[in-house]
Amino acid sequence: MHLMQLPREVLLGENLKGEVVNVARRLGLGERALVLYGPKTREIAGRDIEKSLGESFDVSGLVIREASMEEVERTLAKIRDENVNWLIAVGGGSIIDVAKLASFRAGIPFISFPTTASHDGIASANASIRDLGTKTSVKAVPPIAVIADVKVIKTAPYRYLAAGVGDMISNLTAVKDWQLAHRIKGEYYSEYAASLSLMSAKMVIKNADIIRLGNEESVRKVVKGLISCGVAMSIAGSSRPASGAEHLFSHALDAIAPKPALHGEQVGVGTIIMAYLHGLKWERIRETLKKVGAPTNAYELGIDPEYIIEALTIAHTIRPERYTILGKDGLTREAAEKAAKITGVI
Ligand SMILES: NC(=O)C1=CN([C@@H]2O[C@H](COP(=O)(O)OP(=O)(O)OC[C@H]3O[C@@H](n4cnc5c(N)ncnc54)[C@H](OP(=O)(O)O)[C@@H]3O)[C@@H](O)[C@H]2O)C=CC1
Ligand SMILES: O=C(CO)COP(=O)(O)O
Ligand SMILES: [Zn+2]
Repeated sequence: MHLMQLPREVLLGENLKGEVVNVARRLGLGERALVLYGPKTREIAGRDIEKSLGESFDVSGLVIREASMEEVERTLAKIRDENVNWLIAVGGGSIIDVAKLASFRAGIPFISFPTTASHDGIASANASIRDLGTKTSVKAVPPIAVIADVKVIKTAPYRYLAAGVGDMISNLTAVKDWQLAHRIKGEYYSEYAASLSLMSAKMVIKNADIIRLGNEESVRKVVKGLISCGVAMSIAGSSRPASGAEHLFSHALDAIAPKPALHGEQVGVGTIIMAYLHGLKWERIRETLKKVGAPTNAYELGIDPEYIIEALTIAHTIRPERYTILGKDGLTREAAEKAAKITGVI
């Protein structure tokens, strides 16, 4: 059996902090709510939401510092201690992922209230969580509702929007890797999920000039594309349509680089290299990233070229069960260096 779970409500608009109460009532969520936020997103929107919810619900808040299993456990303990009925995640990808997994483990619903358009985990059913040093992709639940407040998302520095473009353009190589795994390993492949995922990638290539403006229309376009990616992942039942070798490269960088860049920035650069390895038109990908002002090389990522090469050579070991263009043995150091040099990444 293939179970597809999707959000029941998606709100995209302005000034939606006060709408959380109405959504929760409409969906019949229980009396005890827990708001998860980061130190910054608490100030950006979390505190306001907590206050407005407080008028109708029994609410408490919890500051989450990273997407790790420890933070999931800490959230689960609070859910148990306070008999929490539902969660709301106010933040970037890390906060949403912690809510996603805690909600799944506790068997309670969660609302996704993104404060950035930097990643496609806003509406997806899988969580990327650091466990024992590396990022693992864990099956969880999608949010019961997504409330995307364009005004809040626009408070984030432009860099985050450009990162969202990187996370969407990565679908081009992710789908290629998925097709490869389907042909070589007989892995399940969903043409529908793949097409939906590619649609977001093509949308950013076509709309790079509009996105570059960083206005409300740009935010709306990017958010819609990111939500579609999440739906594609839910249809597939895994992150396959949106995560291939370029993501393994980014997860490797997160594990070894002293100061990693944003997820979407790293996967964008990874996409250039993996597109080259796939024999795709990698120049077009680089051009789109340049157009939207996203990093296209090690220098712009703020990461030493040595870590780029190392990440490329170890990427295939991150999730050996996820077959990609890197194959079972991965890239040799020479091949990694050559690919990174040809594509101008180092
Ligand atoms: N499950 C899935 O399908 C997916 C998961 N991911 C995961 O998402 C994570 C990346 O998410 P990303 O959003 O890039 O990074 P983070 O969630 O790690 O957030 C990065 C920083 O941005 C801050 N921030 C958030 N909103 C704003 C704002 N409006 N203005 C200013 N600063 C803000 C955060 O503040 P604060 O310190 O308050 O938190 C944090 O310090 C990775 O862990 C990645 O693996 C990515 C794609 C898909
Ligand atoms: O980031 C993702 C899709 O963009 C999903 O991440 P994983 O590589 O952790 O499955
Ligand atoms: Zn991603």
